[in-house]
This record gives sequence, structure tokens and C-alpha cells, in this order.
Amino acid sequence: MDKKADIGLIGLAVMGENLALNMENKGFTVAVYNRTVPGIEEGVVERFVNGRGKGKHFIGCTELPDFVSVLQTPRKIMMMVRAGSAVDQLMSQLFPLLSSGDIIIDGGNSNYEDSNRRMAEAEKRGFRFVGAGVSGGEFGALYGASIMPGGSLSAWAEVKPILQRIAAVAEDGTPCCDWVGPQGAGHFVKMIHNGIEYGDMQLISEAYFLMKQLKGMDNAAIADVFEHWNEGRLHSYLMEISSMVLRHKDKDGDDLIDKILDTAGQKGTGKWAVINAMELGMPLSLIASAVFERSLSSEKELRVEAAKHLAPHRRITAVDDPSLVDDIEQALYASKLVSYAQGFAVLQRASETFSWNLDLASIARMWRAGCIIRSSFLNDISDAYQVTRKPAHLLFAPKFAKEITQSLEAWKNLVAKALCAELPVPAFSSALNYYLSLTTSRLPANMIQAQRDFFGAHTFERIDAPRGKFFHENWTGKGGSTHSGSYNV
Ligand SMILES: NC(=O)C1=CN([C@@H]2O[C@H](COP(=O)(O)OP(=O)(O)OC[C@H]3O[C@@H](n4cnc5c(N)ncnc54)[C@H](OP(=O)(O)O)[C@@H]3O)[C@@H](O)[C@H]2O)C=CC1
Ligand SMILES: O=C(CO)[C@H](O)[C@H](O)COP(=O)(O)O
Repeated sequence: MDKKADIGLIGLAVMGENLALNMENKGFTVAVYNRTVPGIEEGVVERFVNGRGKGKHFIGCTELPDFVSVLQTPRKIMMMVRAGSAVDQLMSQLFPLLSSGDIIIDGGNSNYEDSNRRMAEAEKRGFRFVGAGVSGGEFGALYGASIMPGGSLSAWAEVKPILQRIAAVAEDGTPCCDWVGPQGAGHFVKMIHNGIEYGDMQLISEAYFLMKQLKGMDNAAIADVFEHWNEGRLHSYLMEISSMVLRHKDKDGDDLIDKILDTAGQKGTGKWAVINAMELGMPLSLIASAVFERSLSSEKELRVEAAKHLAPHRRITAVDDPSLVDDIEQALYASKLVSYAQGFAVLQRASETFSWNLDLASIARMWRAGCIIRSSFLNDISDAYQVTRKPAHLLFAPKFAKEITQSLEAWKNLVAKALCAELPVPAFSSALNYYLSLTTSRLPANMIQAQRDFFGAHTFERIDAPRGKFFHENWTGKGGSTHSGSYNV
């Protein structure tokens, strides 16, 4: 063999295959491996090396020992396989084959807690581990993705020249890949990215639904609006592809969108984002509404039954409302602000809780190109955090504070109109409720505290006593003075 490979890539499905091609195109020699499952998954490596990889600098391997042996040391092995047990299985197959200092990169959508554990397991054996969130889908993988690496810090210098070369490049020339932090920080950041992706997709779907149902617009007219919005502050990849989706015809010349079943799938990262936000005590309510709406959408048969039994007379009549499209634009932008503010607040809390020292401005910069949520708006978020005194909440950044207050009137009207027309807008309304709660200095939580103390002696704080001093009331005169602990979980 003439030359050893600069990097090895395991998993030749859509992401792995395209990342391998991207690496080779940037001048790296890449060893590729995919498992063989007799009778089910055979010949994957041969098909790739003799197909899209033909004549290029690939070393195809069908056995892991061969694959490991053709890599330059310290070895850099990137796995692009299904998250979960497949990653653990591969790592335990690799461990006996590796040498001290070798680096395993997990580029899949792994759970960050698994990455915490895997880094510890790899380091215990003298290896290094990088949990790298990768976003960009098929085309990002091929032409430039957003890559969020974290884990064993000493590995960064080794993997940086490759990961930054295959990353997308933002308009200012910066690669959309930088070191995120220790342990599973890279996968945590990718998880929040995906949660935000869920939120953006749900918001665009609600905008589409309102234009279709409440305004009676056809797909081409909605596509025109999306294209127009894409030239302004709502510019984003998801907005761009949504207009393309709306114009796409099937083989019969019909709009394909109208023939797609209304049940959304999900592979877990949105759900994890919400679970982990809850663990951290953070309100990620817009993303939660997007996850739950996907779950409800998948209950198609139940919804059809419910529509028949509970709302048999519902008829949505299109209204001639000249301001509706503008109101939707304002509601969409304001809701998007809420969603990103919530997502970044979770990142901030995770950074403090796990001592990760996340750089929020750098994370926003990494998401400006290559990834699914890429948009010009991320420049504004990066600017908001690139100041000496960071805002305690993204919505306090002067630009966003001004924009969200200016949108409030249209946003309220839109949500009210949608609900009065019996059209569901879970993300628009969740965002509005969050904004209203956030800006209400006295919420009715005093009632909840009183109820908790009444039934379980859970104690409460008083407005006329210092914070942290807890009281218990003998509400009925029949209880004792013993109270429960005042901890929060
Ligand atoms: N698709 C996308 O847009 C994106 C995906 N990702 C993540 O990248 C990773 C790869 O995704 P994608 O390309 O979509 O494909 P899949 O998520 O469908 O993963 C398929 C790959 O995993 C391999 N695999 C599955 N089980 C095992 C196992 N037990 N041992 C070894 N290999 C196994 C498959 O091998 P085989 O062919 O033999 O079945 C195949 O190479 C996933 O973690 C995904 O979440 C990240 C960003 C975007
Ligand atoms: O990571 C991604 C994009 O960033 C993947 O495409 C992911 O599969 C999307 O999530 P879901 O399948 O749950 O919609």
C-alpha cells in the first residue's frame, strides 16, 4: 500500500458516504468501512468504492482490523452510524485494535450523556474521543456541514485540520466548526440545534397552514410569500426549501405536498432537547410544543375520529384580511426569537451546570452556514453575545427587545384570529404565552405555592421577607408546624 489514510470513516449511509467524498475532495485519503450483515447488508463498501468513489483516494475495507491498519497514527476514526447501541458495539470492536492516543470521532446524533460516558471509557484505555454534532444533511455532508466537536481537548489539534476543511464556510470566511467544550458538549449543542430545527419547522408549517386555511391561498402563492420572506429578516435555509417544496410537482403534475400524509416522524433529538431542558429546569416550551405536535400528528386515525365526533360542523372559511400575511410574518419572527432565546438559555444553563464554558457567540457563528437552521439571523445572535456584558436573556439584547415589542400587536391578533377560527397554532401561541409570562412581573405562582403548602407543607417565600427564607402556614388550624423540605428538583 502506497499511502496510509489520513482518516477512516465508518458507516456509508447518506451522511457517511457524502462526508467521505467531501474529505477526499479536500485532498485527504480516506479509508472507508461499513459492516457486512450476511443476506441483509452486503457489498456496501465495494459499491461505494466502485461507484461514487471510483478513481478517488479511498481505501475500501470490509474488515475492521484491515481498516485500522491502513490509518496513519495517531489514528482518526469517524463513525457516522445510527446513534445508540451501534456506536457502543463499534467502539468495543475498535478498542482492541487501537493504539494509545488514537482518536474516535462520533459524528452521529448521539445522546450527550452517552458521549460523556464514551469519552471516559476511551480515555480510560488511553484513547481520545470526540463527540461531534454534524448538521447539514446530505448536501451539507458533501459540500460543507456545520460541525460541533467536543470531548478530549488534546484531540482538537489533530482533527481540526480535517474537520474545519470539510465544514461550511460562513460569509466572513470562518469555518462553521470550532471546539465546543469537554465531554458530550458537542452533542449537547447539536441536540439543541435540532430542537431549534423542530421549532423552526413547526413555525413554518403553522404559517403555511394559516395562509392555506385562513387566507385560502394556493401552494404557489404561499411559495411566493416564503420566497419574499426569505429575502428579509426571515431568511433561512428552511424557508428556502419550504418554498421549493410547495412548488414541487409529482409525476402526475400535481403538487406533491398535497399528497404527503400529515404525520411527522422524529428520530429523538427534539425529544431529548426537551427532556434535558426539563432536567435543567429550563422552559423550552416552543420546542416542546413542536415535539408534542409531531406526536399528535402521528396519531392520524385518532385525529380523524376526533374530527368526526367532536368537531363535525367545523368549517374554516377563508377571510379577506389584507393584513393577515404581514401579521403571520411578524408572529413568525417574534416566535422564532422566543425559540432561539429559549434554546440559548438552555445552553447557558448547561454550560454553568456542567462547567463547560460554552461560548454562545461562537455557537451562533457555527450555525450560520452548513446546518439545517442556517440563516442570516444567526449573525444577529452572535452579535448579541459578542459584547462585554452578555445579556441575561437573548430577548434583552437591544435589537431583539425592540423587534419583539414591535411585533406584539400583530402576533396577538394573529394568534387570536387563528384560535377563533379553530385553527391550531401550538408554536405561535406557546411562544406568545412564554413572552407574556416572561414579561409579567407577578405571575399566579403564589396560588400554586399556597396550594402546595396547604396540602403538603411544602413552604413558600413571602414578598415581605428576604429571598430564600421559607414559611409554612397552618392553613386549617388542624395541622402541625412540621413542614416538608423546600428543595427544587
Ligand atoms: N440523515 C441526516 O440528515 C443526518 C443524520 N445524522 C446522524 O448521522 C448518523 C448517520 O445517519 P444516516 O447517514 O442518516 O444513516 P442512519 O442513521 O440510517 O445510519 C445508518 C448507518 O449506521 C450503520 N449501522 C447501523 N447499525 C449498526 C451497527 N449495529 N453496527 C455498525 N453500523 C451500524 C448502518 O450500517 P448498515 O448499512 O450496515 O445498516 C449505516 O451505515 C446518525 O447518527 C444520524 O442521526 C446527523 C446529521 C444529519
Ligand atoms: O440531525 C439532523 C438534521 O440536523 C437529522 O436530519 C435528523 O434526523 C433530524 O431529526 P428528525 O429526524 O427527528 O426530524
